[in-house]
Amino acid sequence: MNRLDWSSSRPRRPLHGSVRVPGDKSVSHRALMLAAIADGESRIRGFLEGEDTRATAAVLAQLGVRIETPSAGERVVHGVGLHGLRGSSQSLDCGNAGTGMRLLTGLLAGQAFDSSLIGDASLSKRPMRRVTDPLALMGARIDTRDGLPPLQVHGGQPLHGIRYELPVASAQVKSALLLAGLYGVGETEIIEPHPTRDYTERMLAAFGWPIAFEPGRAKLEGGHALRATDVNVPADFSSAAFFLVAASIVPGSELRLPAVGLNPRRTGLLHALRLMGADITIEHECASGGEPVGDLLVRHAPLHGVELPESLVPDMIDEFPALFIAASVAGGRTVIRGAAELRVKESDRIATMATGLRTLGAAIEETPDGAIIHGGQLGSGSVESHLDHRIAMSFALAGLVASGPVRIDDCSHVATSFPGFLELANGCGFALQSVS
Ligand SMILES: O=C(O)C1=C[C@@H](OP(=O)(O)O)[C@@H](O)[C@H](O)C1
Ligand SMILES: C=C(OP(=O)(O)O)C(=O)O
Repeated sequence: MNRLDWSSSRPRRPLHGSVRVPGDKSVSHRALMLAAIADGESRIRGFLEGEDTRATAAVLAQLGVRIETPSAGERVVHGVGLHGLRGSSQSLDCGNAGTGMRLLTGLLAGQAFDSSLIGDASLSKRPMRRVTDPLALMGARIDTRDGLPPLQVHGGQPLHGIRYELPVASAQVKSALLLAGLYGVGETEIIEPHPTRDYTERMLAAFGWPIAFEPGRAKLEGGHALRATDVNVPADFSSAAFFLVAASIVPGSELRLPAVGLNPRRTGLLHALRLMGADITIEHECASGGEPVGDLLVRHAPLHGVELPESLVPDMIDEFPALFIAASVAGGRTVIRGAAELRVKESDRIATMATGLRTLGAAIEETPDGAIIHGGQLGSGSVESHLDHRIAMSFALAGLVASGPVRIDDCSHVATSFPGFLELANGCGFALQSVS
């Protein structure tokens, strides 16, 4: 990837218009994986053309799955059936994607062949024992580099179901275990400390696999088959989140975000922003492909600090970098607790946001599991993205209200989850430029 810095400045006018954000990353990864091991042909519409999801498609192609691209945002997957994947002598490169690597590890643990999973510099620092330990309890054999990628998955291990209480709320770990459970003898039951996004459960049911689930709990048995099915991917709430914050903080703004996925396990930021005084309404809410979807209408409103309820944390886990920006320009103090997971994302998101915001003159105290942010005026400065897409896009928001331009180093990783962010942002009024 070529290095690409951004400079974000105050817009000349309020933000206005309709912003159609790309497809959901979590749903796109899962749709590819389930379609790959289903019997028959599945069509995925609204597929996220991001680096992360394309990496997953490339891995599945390497494992013998034919995937066609009839048009951008569309994939036709020729499923090979539950036992039809073929091993690859080459490493499987998951790029920057924690979701890709962790879910594929669960899927590959049940195969007859060995696999080696690798990732980029950021993914190579992310903890993998959270999946390899419980997978070992199911009978899998996986070697790590001291708990980090690369992962060597030894195939041909008979798996059996387990009852497992997750120590951390993680949809990735839950999903990895459910995917391994498809290949296990007997029942796999997962219990979560707090409910997390349930796309794997909903999609397994849509592909015809018997599964019982409710918030915080999922149970299935091995030995069934997946039937190909078409998947409509909703727009990604996590991508819409940047525009929810942007319009909230720029005076006079009004943005519409059509057909955004509103799975309740994803919309924590909506509640957090409303608690802070934001003006966000949902229109045309309906169900699409088994998921709630609606238009979000957001208008500028003065924000004030809050003590963020810890119960919202898992439902907005990827939205904290954007929330940090909202809090740093809100009136008063915002307290975030119970969000230690932020330290093991694409970067340590508590540290990278705190460091960047301090560079811009904000008063922010880091705590082990969150931060205390004192709202005020942001200034000009140069901040580091740490090759983390969400950090880069969040500091683009800071530039909207800072007293001078905010320069953000190396934003090429934005394409992992949000290709076209710069163009869409400028289309509704941002003043965001590529600089080198
Ligand atoms: O399952 C998923 O698709 C995801 C789960 C979350 O990670 P954790 O499971 O680590 O919380 C989230 O941060 C990630 O962006 C996507
Ligand atoms: C944490 C994220 O993704 P992943 O874990 O898939 O890398 C994210 O998109 O913010």
